[in-house]
Amino acid sequence: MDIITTFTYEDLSRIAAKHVMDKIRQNPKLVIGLATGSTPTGMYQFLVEEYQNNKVDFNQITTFNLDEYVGIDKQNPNSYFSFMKNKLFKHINVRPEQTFIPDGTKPSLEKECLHYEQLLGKFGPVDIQILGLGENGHIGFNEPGTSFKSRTHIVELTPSTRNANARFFQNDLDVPTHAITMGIQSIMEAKEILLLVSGENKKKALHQLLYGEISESFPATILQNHPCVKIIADNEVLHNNSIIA
Ligand SMILES: N[C@@H]1[C@@H](O)[C@H](O)[C@@H](COP(=O)(O)O)O[C@@H]1O
Repeated sequence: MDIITTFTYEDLSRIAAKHVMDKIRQNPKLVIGLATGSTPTGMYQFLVEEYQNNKVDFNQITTFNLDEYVGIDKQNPNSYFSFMKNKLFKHINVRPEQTFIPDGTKPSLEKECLHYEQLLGKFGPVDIQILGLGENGHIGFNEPGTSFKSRTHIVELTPSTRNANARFFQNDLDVPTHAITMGIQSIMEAKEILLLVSGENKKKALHQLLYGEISESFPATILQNHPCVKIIADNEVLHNNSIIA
């Protein structure tokens, strides 16, 4: 694994955005796996700024989002559809028909999972997958205990994940109980993983990811087996300890 540490979240975001833009310049038809959550928002902001300065062209890229809540429609401000639209898509020239996000409102969620895998098969493989890290080691919404062989599937969110995401909702009871997520196997098929880790609360999880035994009880440990992982972590995660020898 290639690990870059930065002093600030801003630096983390800038370096991540630059890495993604370099990849797009090398391959304008890049297939990018996108993540939601707070961590990648700074990177999205830099990408938008660079687009506005005519430094990058998103017209030929394809994107796949990792996950979406069940029962939250696209118009809901808390949907990951709205998140992506507001943070990135509406500001850049990506073609809407080339942006894929699972739909958690479909009458048959099982069919939607299969359909998403078919899309990944058709337009994939993902060239670069952006990932955040859950405090309990989840990636996407693959909670502890998820099979490493899993593909896009429906998950019940753990209380800790629901708590962590409650800050985005007006009322704790509004936090969805289920989500659709790309599976661990689907994520591992990306050619490259770019994992962004920010904040004191992710310290333990990053340590476990790097040094823990590879186990389904901490999904992110599977990344130790991926041939091409780049981690960008800010100082808050790394200071005062010896994660990086
Ligand atoms: N489904 C998302 C994940 O994709 C994300 O990586 C994680 C961490 O989020 P944050 O970056 O806000 O800490 O939260 C959510 O559960």
